[in-house]
Amino acid sequence: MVTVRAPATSANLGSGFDVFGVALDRPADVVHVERADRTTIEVTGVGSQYIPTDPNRNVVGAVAEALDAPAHIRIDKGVRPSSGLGSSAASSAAAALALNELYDRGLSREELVPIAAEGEAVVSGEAHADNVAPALLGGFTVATDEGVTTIDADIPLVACLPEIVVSTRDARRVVPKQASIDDLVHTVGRAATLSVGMCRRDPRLVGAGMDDRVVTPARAELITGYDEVRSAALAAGADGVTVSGAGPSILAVCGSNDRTRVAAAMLEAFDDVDVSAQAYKTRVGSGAEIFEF
Ligand SMILES: Nc1ncnc2c1ncn2[C@@H]1O[C@H](COP(=O)(O)OP(=O)(O)OP(=O)(O)O)[C@@H](O)[C@H]1O
Ligand SMILES: N[C@@H](CCO)C(=O)O
Repeated sequence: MVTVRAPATSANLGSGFDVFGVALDRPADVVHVERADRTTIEVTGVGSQYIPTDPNRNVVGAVAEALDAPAHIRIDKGVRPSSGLGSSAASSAAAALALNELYDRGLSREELVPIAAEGEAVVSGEAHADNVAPALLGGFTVATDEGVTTIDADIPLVACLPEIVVSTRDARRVVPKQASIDDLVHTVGRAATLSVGMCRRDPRLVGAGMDDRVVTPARAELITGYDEVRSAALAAGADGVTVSGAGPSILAVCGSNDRTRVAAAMLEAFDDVDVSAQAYKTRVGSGAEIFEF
């Protein structure tokens, strides 16, 4: 048996739609795999009642097929599904690394990124890699059709997860099909600022670089209380706030000592609009770990 822990991730970071991602140091999924003649799946943990065990509908089934590695796969969910925290990607990345080890396929983590992305295609219709790349490689990742670039960033974060469900498939439908040249210039400037901030480990630059006029405003409409929570986090000292992945989680970047205050302000603002929520005080973390053979 091989066991792998793969972390939650936050994709987009505002200005980097379908490109940027970060690994979070918590929460995480744990996946156990054992060789079998055909793939079977068992799911326990957070939100497991909403996750199919049919290999054609669970992301890990697609990963096992892509690696030609049938197995009994047991997933212990720590990342709630449809959270905007890369729940499906955590399972996909963990399964890819575990099955690669179990069957001794010898693929590098970089080579496993497109394989894990096959799992994402099962849930959202597209094999985007912006969650699976950081889940496998850790740090801040830039995923393009040329491959993935990684920066070992260390930035404090708060991820606030409300009890609202937003599926990635639905959230992709509201993304505008076109943007103006002014918005393009704005986005390039912010994305470049964010990347420099990650390299310098500077939360203020990262926060300034999160601002996005194109995708985030459309996605924010799907999250009850988004404007109130964002304003509360900024007032409590956050350097930047945006939708995490496809939502409904909201991600704030701040100084290490501000995380408790920012988390409390975000929870209170959700509470004011009658939405229950939980907050993870986290930071940019490592990629998936194999911790048992
Ligand atoms: N192993 C799995 N883990 C989580 N969700 C899964 C898994 N397999 C299939 N799914 C399905 O995928 C959907 C959740 O994926 P979705 O991409 O919407 O959420 P997410 O991964 O939390 O979001 P995001 O990619 O925005 O961070 C749910 O419908 C769930 O049933
Ligand atoms: N980039 C993806 C991440 C969610 O899987 C999106 O925002 O739709």
